Amino acid sequence: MIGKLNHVAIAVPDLAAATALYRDTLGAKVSAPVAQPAHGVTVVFVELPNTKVELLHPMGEKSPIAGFLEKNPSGGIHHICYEVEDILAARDKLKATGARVLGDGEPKIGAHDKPVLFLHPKDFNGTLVELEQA
Ligand SMILES: CC[C@@H](C(=O)O)C(=O)SCCNC(=O)CCNC(=O)[C@H](O)C(C)(C)COP(=O)(O)OP(=O)(O)OC[C@H]1O[C@@H](n2cnc3c(N)ncnc32)[C@H](O)[C@@H]1OP(=O)(O)O
Ligand SMILES: [Co+2]
Repeated sequence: MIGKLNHVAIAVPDLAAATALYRDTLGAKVSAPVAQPAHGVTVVFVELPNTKVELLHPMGEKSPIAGFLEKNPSGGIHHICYEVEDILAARDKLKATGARVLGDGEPKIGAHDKPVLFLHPKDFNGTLVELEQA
């Protein structure tokens, strides 16, 4: 069911510092910060030849990454995103296995203007999984 690795997301306490680290120290191509109010985060995309890294910083009072950064003040790998051909079919198949789909279970439009869903980390070996329609 899952296809390409679309991105690995890293929650960071200082977005400017993390961007400089990837751009200046690691020599990667990075985007300008992009606000994603519907997701409660600001994102910087790091473009790699075979995938992307998403640097995430909390936006607003109710950011879903606030708790994670409280527990991991230096930041850390927050989620991985796999592409799927049909996100509703993938969701329904996973729900039938007992996997918990987060939020109201309906896809939202994600950072790449495609529908995304999140799966509970406790159902996937302690890793928060994002699915993005290819
Ligand atoms: C930019 C848009 C989009 C894209 O297109 O790429 C994005 O990526 S948006 C990214 C941010 N959005 C989300 O993360 C949405 C889904 N997340 C959530 O709904 C919540 O963050 C969560 C996963 C339900 C966690 O909620 P929280 O309140 O922070 O924690 P809990 O107390 O409920 O945690 C329960 C349990 O799970 C552990 N946990 C929490 N977050 C993670 C994580 N990222 N990776 C691994 N494990 C995680 C947490 O430690 C708790 O464990 P125990 O302490 O053992 O109970
Ligand atoms: Co993501």
